[in-house]
This record gives sequence, C-alpha cells and structure tokens, in this order.
Amino acid sequence: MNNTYYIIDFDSTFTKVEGLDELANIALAGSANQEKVVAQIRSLTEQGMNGEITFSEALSRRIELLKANRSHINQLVDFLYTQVSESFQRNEKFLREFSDHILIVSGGFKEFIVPIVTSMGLKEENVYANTFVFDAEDNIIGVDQDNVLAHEKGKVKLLSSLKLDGDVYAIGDGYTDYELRASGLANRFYAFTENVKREKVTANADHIVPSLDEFLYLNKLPRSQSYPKSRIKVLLLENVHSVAIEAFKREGFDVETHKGAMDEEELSEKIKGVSILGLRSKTNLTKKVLENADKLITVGAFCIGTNQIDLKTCTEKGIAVFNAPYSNTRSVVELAIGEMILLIRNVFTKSNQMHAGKWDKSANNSFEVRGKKLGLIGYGHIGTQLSVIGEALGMEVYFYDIVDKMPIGNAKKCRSLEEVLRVSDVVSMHIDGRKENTNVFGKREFEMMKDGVIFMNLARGHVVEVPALVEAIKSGKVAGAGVDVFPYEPKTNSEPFENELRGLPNVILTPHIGGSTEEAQEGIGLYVPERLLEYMNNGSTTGSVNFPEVQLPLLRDSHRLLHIHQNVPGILAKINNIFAKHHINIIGQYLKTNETIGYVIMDISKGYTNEFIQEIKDIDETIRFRMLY
Ligand SMILES: NC(=O)c1ccc[n+]([C@@H]2O[C@H](COP(=O)([O-])OP(=O)(O)OC[C@H]3O[C@@H](n4cnc5c(N)ncnc54)[C@H](O)[C@@H]3O)[C@@H](O)[C@H]2O)c1
Ligand SMILES: O=C(O)CC[C@@H](O)C(=O)O
Repeated sequence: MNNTYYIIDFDSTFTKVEGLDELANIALAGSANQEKVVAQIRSLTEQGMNGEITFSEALSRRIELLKANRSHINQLVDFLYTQVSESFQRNEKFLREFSDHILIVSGGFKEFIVPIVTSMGLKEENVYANTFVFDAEDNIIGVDQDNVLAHEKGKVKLLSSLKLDGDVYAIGDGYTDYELRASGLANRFYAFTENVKREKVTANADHIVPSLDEFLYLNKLPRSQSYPKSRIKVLLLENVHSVAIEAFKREGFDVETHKGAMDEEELSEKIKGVSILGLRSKTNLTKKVLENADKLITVGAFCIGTNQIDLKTCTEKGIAVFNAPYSNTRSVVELAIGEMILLIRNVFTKSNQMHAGKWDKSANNSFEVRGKKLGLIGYGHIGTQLSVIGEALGMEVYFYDIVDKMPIGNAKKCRSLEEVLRVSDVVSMHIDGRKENTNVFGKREFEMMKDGVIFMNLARGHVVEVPALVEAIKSGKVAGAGVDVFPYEPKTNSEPFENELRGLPNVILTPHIGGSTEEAQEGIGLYVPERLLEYMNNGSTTGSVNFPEVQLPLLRDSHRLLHIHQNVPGILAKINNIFAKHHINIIGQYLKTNETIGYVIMDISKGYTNEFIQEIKDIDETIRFRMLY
C-alpha cells in the first residue's frame, strides 16, 4: 500500500446530503415554520461552504435554529444509511482496503457520521468531526467548543496537529476542504461534484472529480469501474422522462439532456464524443450523423418506432440499438378507441358548432360503434390490443397483416388489404414505418373503402398519402378521420404545424401523442435505460433491434472481452488461435450472428498481456472491441 492519506469530507461528499439540514427537517417535521427554518439552515450551510461567512458562524447560527434532540439524531442516522453517495457505495471495497489511510475530516458531527462510515469499513478512530452538547433532557444545546473543528480554519488546524507522514489528498465539496490545499497541508485538492458543484470550490481545485470512481481512476487505485462512467457521455434528446435521466446519473455517467429534437447538422456536431444516445421519433439518426459518431456504442429509441434510425449503418459500425417495443402500446390503443367513438358520433362537429353558438340536437350521422366492423391494417402489438378492446365494445374485427398472424378472440384474418377495406366501417392503421411502407395508402385504397368510413392513422405519417386522404374527406368518402402522425412533424413545440388536413370538418388532429401519457413515458424511461445499461455493463443484447440477441451471465471474478466483427466464416477460429498462442484460459464463450455481424463474448481469467489484447483487436474483420471488468 502507498503512503498516501486520503482526507474525505462527509456532508455532500460521503453522503448525498448535508446532515444538519436533514436533522432540521426531521426535528421540525410537522411544525408550521418547518419550511422557513429549514431554508434558513440550508442557506447558512451554503454560505459556510462557499466561504461567504466563517465556518464557526455558520455552525453556531444553525445549531441555534435547529431545536433537535437525541431521538432525532437516531432518525437521521437511519436516513443517512440510504443517502451514501452512489460512487462511495460502489467502491466500498476501496474504503475497506484503505481504511488505515482514510480519514474523515468534517465540520459535521460524530453522532451521525461514525455509524455511517464505520458501516462501510472505515475506522471510528479515523473520524475527526464535531460533537454536540446536550442538556439533561437530551436536547441539543450547542457544540463542543474544545474541538478545533468547531472553529475557523478548523480542518487546517486539525490536519496540522495530525502531522501525517506521507502525501495527503483532500476530497470534498466545500471551501473548507480546499483550505487544506491552500494551507499547504494537502498535496492535492479534488473538488467532488457528484452531489453539488460550487464554482468557488471547483475553481481552486487541482482536479474536479464527478465521482469517487474518477478519483480512484486518476490515482490508479482499486475501483469498481474499469473506466469511470463520469468520462462516458450520454446525450438524451426529445424530453425523455426524468426516470431515464436519473438512471444514467445514478450510474455516474456524464449526462446531457435536450428538450427538443436536433436536425442533422446540429446532431452531427453534438454526437462527437457521445457514447450513449437517447432519442424519440423526431430525431433522424442518419448516415451523415453516424459518420461523426466517433465514440457511439449504443442508441436507445425511447419509443416503439425505429424507422428514424439508419439501422444498417449502426450495425455496420457495431452500434447496438434498442427500443421500447410495447411500453406505450396501451396508450395508443386508448387514444384510437376514444377517437373512433368521438368520430363515429360526429362529436367534434357538434362541439365546434356549440362553440360557435349553434344548438343542433339531432341523431343525424351519429352512430354507435357496437355492431360495426373494425378493420385493422397491421396486427402487431397495437393492432392486437385494439382487436381485443374493439371486440369488448361489441365490434366485429377484421385485420390484414403481411405476416401470418394468429387471430385473437373472434377477429377475422383477411387475405388481402382490399378484403378488409371493402367491409370495414372503421379503418385503423397500425403498420410500422419501414421505408417500403411509404405511401402504401393512397387514392386506390380510399376508393376501395365503404362510403362514410371512419379512418385513423396513429402509425407513421409517411404511410398515408395526405392529399389522397384530403380528397377522400372532401368527397365524403371518409366521414371522419383521426390523424396523430404526419409526413413532416415540427421538431419542437415552438415550430408551427403546417398540413393540408388543417380546417377540415370531423377531423381530429393530434401532435403525435399516441404514446405520450405519463404512464407510457415513465414505462419507457425505465425500460430503455435498463437495456442500454445491461449492454454497457454486461454486454447483453436482449431486446436489440439490430444486434444478435445474447443474454449473458453476470461478470464475476473474470474479465469479459466483447468482439463485434463482420460475419464472415472463420473469425472464431482466428480468435481461438490467438487464445491458444497466448495460453489464455477461456472461462466462458458465447457467439451469436446475424446477416451482417458476429458478436463473440469471452470471459477469461485476469492474467493476460497487452499483446494478446492487441492481436484480438487487430483481426482484420474486427468492427469494435470492448473490455469489461
Ligand atoms: N402515434 C404514436 O405515438 C405511436 C405510438 C406507438 C407506435 N406507433 C407506431 O405504430 C406502429 C405499430 O406499432 P406496433 O407496436 O403495433 O408495431 P408492431 O411491429 O408490433 O406491428 C406492426 C405490424 O404491422 C405489420 N405490417 C408492416 N407492414 C405492413 C403492411 N404494409 N401491411 C400490413 N401489415 C404490415 C407487421 O407485420 C406487424 O405485425 C409502430 O411502428 C409505430 O410506428 C405510433
Ligand atoms: O414518443 C415518440 O416520439 C414516438 C411515439 C411513437 O410514435 C412510437 O414510435 O413509439
């Protein structure tokens, strides 16, 4: 072990929160002025951390406001067990292994610090912090004034008295931590920004460390992440749900988010250096963008459709793409059912008339859906769900799909598109957005339909020729239409919507919100990051839309090599020859291929040379190589 001492701060570094602020929250729970007092305490904490008021002033003023007792401290400790910073949780092994050289030096209080840090392997005798003074009823009435840490430049005085023999590295989020470096007592100061980032502190740091992983990486210390995730960029576009953002932040990635989509030019610049990209339906991931994607490992479509992504190029470049194949299915189905009922009853026309002051109480052109024929074009996830609910409403369901599909319930499978169109009272599109489906629905298809049909497209805008639909509405062929998707859709909410369907009677237009419900977005926000993280951390490709699917066991006590190559004969033999030449023992090996690529995963024991790795990388057909440990 080296002779370096690691001086670590507690509040907002070891834990995500400030202990005293949380103690106030607990002590004042339910009291009328809780919010006000906690805000005052937080503000004093901030001023002290930024060096705007002296530490001792901040401390004594906070204690005065606190009104806490010993039982509140017990509650605080229980809470703090759940608030240890993520990167500290990940690196408990380092804390235990280096416990003789790790000192917790804090302006906080031993009463809550000791139980937390000792539970993670640190030593009580290495905790330097304040202690409370209690009265006979166990109320906190002050701070032990004999402790140097209760006073100005307390950390500096404390460290100077310890006379540590060796290098000293200080890690913390506050100005008092930086003071150790300024005084010359610490060789380096690492500003820890996983929980809070303070300009005045980071400006003075030798290094800014967004996580403990980064600190351990910089100092070549044992760590749980082979390469710190804080160095891996995640770019999330189109307002993906906050649970997704949290999932990546929790793992320690460097996450950037954007509310809207990006056009080709903007994304071509932004993609540089990004390893994980998240998008929805409005961002086109084109060949040109992918040419600039120098670090891209994986892409998550936070939606069902992946037609906006050049999957072929992604595959050729060894970029694994994932989507959320059913998280918003129910939402689309509910919207389709709602629109169908409103359209067949002519509700929008009546509602518009009412807004214009016209009362037209009549049954003309208003029908029930019960007993009507529902024609579904595309019988995938959405089509089949709609089939079930349509039948429950008393409709007869007919469907057409290019793939032979099992009918659900009493639905009738049709052999051709025409067969469905000729019989249906309501036609609903649920085919996917592949290129070949462009304009599959035009004048000819509308002409095949019954007069007065209701038509809905909640699939993709480019599958229907809009002028043909407009004509069919104007001629009365189509009595009502629900359209959620358009060949061109605005990139952001501030861009105006232009389309020939605007202003037509009994036409419901919605801004591509079939899948936009809180439930669906949260579901997608949980599902997609799980797939992406599984791939990043473990190599598993379950649910990938362009990679061979492999579900891998967790990595234990071995190193995992992931080799993506062009799918030509003989690659596995080449790999195995290199293993044999270097006498490397394979613990586990998995191979899956698709038409374009092969994906080999090899778990090996830790003894191998850089030459061995280089030879694997140098195989001619290699597209991408990654190592996990
Ligand atoms: N409006 C929205 O917000 C929203 C939300 C979710 C999905 N969608 C769209 O809805 C589409 C359908 O979603 P899904 O989850 O049911 O997809 P899915 O892949 O499960 O089903 C699509 C079905 O269409 C069939 N198909 C493809 N081309 C066809 C054609 N030309 N004629 C007949 N059948 C054809 C396929 O064989 C498949 O069974 C998605 O691809 C997506 O584009 C829109
Ligand atoms: O939310 C989106 O952007 C797209 C929704 C939908 O079209 C999908 O493909 O899932």
